[in-house]
Amino acid sequence: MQAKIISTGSYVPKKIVSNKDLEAIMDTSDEWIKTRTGIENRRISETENTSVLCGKAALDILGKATISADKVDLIIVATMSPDYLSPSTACLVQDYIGASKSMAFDVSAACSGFIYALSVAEKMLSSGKFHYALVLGGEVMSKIIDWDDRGTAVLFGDGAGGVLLENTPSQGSFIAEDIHSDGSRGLALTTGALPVSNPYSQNEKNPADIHLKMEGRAIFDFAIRSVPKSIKAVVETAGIDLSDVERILPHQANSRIIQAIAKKLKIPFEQFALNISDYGNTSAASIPILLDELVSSGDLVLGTGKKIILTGFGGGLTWGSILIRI
Ligand SMILES: O=C(O)C1CCN(c2ccc(-c3cc(CO)ccc3Cl)cn2)CC1
Repeated sequence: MQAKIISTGSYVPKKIVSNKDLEAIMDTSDEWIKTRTGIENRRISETENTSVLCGKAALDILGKATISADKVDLIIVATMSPDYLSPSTACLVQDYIGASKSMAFDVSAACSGFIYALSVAEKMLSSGKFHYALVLGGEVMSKIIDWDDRGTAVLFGDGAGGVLLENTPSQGSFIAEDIHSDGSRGLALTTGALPVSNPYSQNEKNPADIHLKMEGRAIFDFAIRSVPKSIKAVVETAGIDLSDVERILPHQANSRIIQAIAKKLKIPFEQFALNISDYGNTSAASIPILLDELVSSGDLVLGTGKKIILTGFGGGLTWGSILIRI
């Protein structure tokens, strides 16, 4: 029995905020944002929290697969912007879609979250104990960014996407993976700081702080150093060449990073899929939104067996690639 991707889906909030809109509320420019990041617009949630974005993406996925929610027995949500610390966003999604027979939990791996969640789901399905798994990446980054910090506020957007995996006797989707973390550099990108605080603690000086903080240059350089190695690792494990890979779907953090990765790998930039201009950096949601966009447009067709690489990188630090046949 092997896990196979049988459906994709996504959902983004309807409000579009352009770079020009941001010029009106902070000291930035369309020119700077576009040239330094590739971002032109982002979606911003006005009322829908992460569980609702994920729930609507899940309904999109299930609708396309014509599978009812009560058939789903595993829900994993990758997010760094949950509705609550508890209950998990996955449990809220279970309630939202009525997946009464499912177990549900969240994965916290920042912008590599969808990669981590896919890897975990595949292992759980191959145990034979689960048949249908919803694997979602969803974020409302707009609630955790510091809107007074133009260095980060212009980078992020909100959205959700995911896939439905089925445990099948036929050939599965998963060919190879290369997944890492380095906790020693974890403080280079933080959000939701919850320091010790109680009548007996000595922590008055550092209160809880929801805001995302990032050592941008350090993360940027880490990505350019680590991602090419991870992509190379999965093709080597599979015994194929990069030229055998139809498309590479990287986390949509920054278009200049993707250009640098293509250059390091000596492959055409066009082999990489890119939609950061429309959504900004949606963290764990970026890869599944991109995958669904490519499938929905017919650019990628499920069931063709074509090889693609999904690759995430970000807070943790975490990074990882999965080579799949779709
Ligand atoms: O001055 C410039 O050009 C700035 C330099 C800093 N930039 C950055 C830096 C880091 C990220 C980033 C963020 C995450 C978190 O999801 C994950 C992975 C990455 Cl590589 C995105 N942009 C923007 C342009």
